[in-house]
Parts: sequence; C-alpha cells; structure tokens
Amino acid sequence: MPHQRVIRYLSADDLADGLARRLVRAILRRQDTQDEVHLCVAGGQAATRVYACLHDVDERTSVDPSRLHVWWSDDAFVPTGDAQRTSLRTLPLLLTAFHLDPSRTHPIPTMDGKDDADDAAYAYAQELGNTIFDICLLDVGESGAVASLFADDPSFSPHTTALAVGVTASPTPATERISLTLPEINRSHQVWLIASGARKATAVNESLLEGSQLPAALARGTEETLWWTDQLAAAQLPSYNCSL
Ligand SMILES: O=C1O[C@H](COP(=O)(O)O)[C@@H](O)[C@H](O)[C@H]1O
Repeated sequence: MPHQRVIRYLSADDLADGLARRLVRAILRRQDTQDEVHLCVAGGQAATRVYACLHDVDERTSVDPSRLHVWWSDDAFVPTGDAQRTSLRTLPLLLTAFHLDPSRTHPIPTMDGKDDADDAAYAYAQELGNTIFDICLLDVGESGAVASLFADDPSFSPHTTALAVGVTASPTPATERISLTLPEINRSHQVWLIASGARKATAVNESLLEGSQLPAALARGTEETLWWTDQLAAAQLPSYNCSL
C-alpha cells in the first residue's frame, strides 16, 4: 500500500489557505499532462473552508474548466433544494472559483424521482462508470468516517464491487445518505484526507495506527495518500510523523 504522508499546518486558516493553493497547483499540473481531470470533493466544515479560499488563489484562473470534472464523495438523500445537501453548499464556491462548466459537475442524485437511497446510489454509479478520480478529497469525521462510510454501519463494506451505496442509518444528519464505496475511492490516483480542529484529533491518531480498520485508515490513493491537518487535529501524532 502506498505510504501515507501527514502535512501539518499551524492553524485551521493556514490549512484552508494552504490546501486551496496546493489543490489549484495539483489540478494545473495534471492539466499540463492529461486531457480531462476528475476531482472528487467532500462536504464537511474544513473542506468547505478550502473551497472558500480558492478565490484568493490567483493561479485558479489558469485552470481550464472545460477539462475539469467535479464529483462528490457523498451527500444527503433528501429532496432537491434541501439545505442538508452538501452540493448545495459546495457547488457555488467551486463554480465561482473555477467557472465550472455545469455539464462537467456531477452532484449525487437527490430524492426526487428516486425510490430510495440505493436507487440514487445506483444512478450515481451509472454516471461514474469507469471514472477514476485524479484527486479525491475526503473530510475526516470525528469517528474516523470518510464520505458517508461509518465503521459500524452495515453499508460499509470494504470489498464491495459497487461504486456507490445507499446509507440508511447515518449517525450524523441526514439519516439517509449516498456515499462512494471504499473500492471506488481507492481507485483514485491521489486521496487527500482533511482533518481540522481538536475534535478530529482522536480520529486522526486512530486512523494512522498500524492495522486500523477505520474507513479513514483504509482510504488510499494508488499514487499518493496525503493527510492535511492543523496542529489541533494532529495533536496526538508523534511529531516525526508530520511534515511542515
Ligand atoms: O458533510 C460531511 O462532513 C463530514 C465531516 O463533517 P464535519 O462537520 O465534522 O467537518 C465528512 O466526513 C463527510 O464526508 C461530508 O460529506
């Protein structure tokens, strides 16, 4: 399994600003050498702060929106327009930052026209097809969850062949959600896990322990797995484990 690297910023603000810059540069580097770039984004407070910081990154104007696809790691299974939708909060920030082409944005289907969360997950899987994310951003939950994969939930199946799954008893609102599966996440070239603040410190530490089976521990990119943290989130890690 590729090595995991932990990057630690001093504060939550530094993390959001630094990660926004690194994200723009990573997209530009990929666009230099390949046609389409597929970015998967997460909700979560820290990830959303990163998207808000994209506006301050001058190089973002060099990103070619006609060659950038944006996908979501998970979302609430609720009606279109429901405030619980992650994409409702994140899409406007990303649209403005990159002037995205709406036909290249792929929000997870809503409840409208779908029988249940599994039906929506199936539709999302169809849309995904053979897509491999160049960068998959995941916001680490307090329990070591990523996307809407919760260690104790029966919908978390590390070896499933499905690309997306319906979650019907999420411990965090909304109760019904749709999530990428671990195998789909792990086809990504780069997996970037974000953890900010003291409430994430235990999850970060436990996920980085040898043999951890938490969803955050099992999420790995085929090329690289990076943990983007701030001092509070990385507080329980040995300092030699961190760069920056
Ligand atoms: O909405 C989401 O948030 C969680 C983490 O949320 P936070 O409020 O603790 O930052 C994240 O794991 C999930 O993927 C995302 O969709």
